Amino acid sequence: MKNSLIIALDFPDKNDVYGFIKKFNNEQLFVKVGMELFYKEGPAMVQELKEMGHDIFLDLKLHDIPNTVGRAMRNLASLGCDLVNVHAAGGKEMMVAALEGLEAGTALGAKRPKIIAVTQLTSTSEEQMKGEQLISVSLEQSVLHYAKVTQDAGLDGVVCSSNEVKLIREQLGEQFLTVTPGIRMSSESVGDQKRVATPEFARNAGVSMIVVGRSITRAEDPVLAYQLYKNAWEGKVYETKNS
Ligand SMILES: O=C(O)c1cc(=O)[nH]c(=O)n1[C@@H]1O[C@H](COP(=O)(O)O)[C@@H](O)[C@H]1O
Repeated sequence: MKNSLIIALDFPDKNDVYGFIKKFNNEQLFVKVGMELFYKEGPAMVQELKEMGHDIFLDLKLHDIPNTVGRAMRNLASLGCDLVNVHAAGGKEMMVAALEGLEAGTALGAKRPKIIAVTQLTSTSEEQMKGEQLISVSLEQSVLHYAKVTQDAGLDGVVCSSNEVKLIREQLGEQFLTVTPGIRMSSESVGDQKRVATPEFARNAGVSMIVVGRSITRAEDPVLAYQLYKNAWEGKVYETKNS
């Protein structure tokens, strides 16, 4: 699982997903099923992708009272995905309930999916965080704080931007997973993302897994785009600028 490049399957429905996946000629991928696809196709989509041999990050970002999140996680555990997530802002008690629900829902002898918490979305800038969430510390400190609460709750890691990973590594150790979206080549437009980095910057920062969406799924040649990102992530080509 570590060192993976996760492709965000942000498509409207399964026809688009299968059209996309077909281009990869049976290559085993690590894919992310998010809200757009899951709300249309439901759990069957996850099971079908799993049967095709792909690893799955089910990104539903649960954020509710502990009882609700715990019971929802129990159901998600039965889908056989590899990675799930919650919002750290839901609090330690909610995250503990999520982990307990996941453990309770994992079939005997099966591997519990890894569970990570979103700290500050990569679409959030420090200015927005201070103005809208009334958090007065720096964005990096806020992410680190959420990461500490997440680790205290017993979760496996966090979602953050590549910019905060060095600090998280230093303070929370090498085993704690860091999953980073907001990945762009320096020549690309950032779109709605605010805290972005190149694959090479992510690798040098010690990121565990990167998430890449539109740069691959909307590329003219998605397989070529995937290969370019993968090569940069694995250090086979050089993209130096952190945009
Ligand atoms: O949890 C996530 O995956 C996530 C967290 C976050 O802070 N930022 C973020 O962009 N994501 C997801 O990562 C993907 C990024 O997509 P692109 O910006 O198209 O590469 C999207 O599917 C987002 O839902």
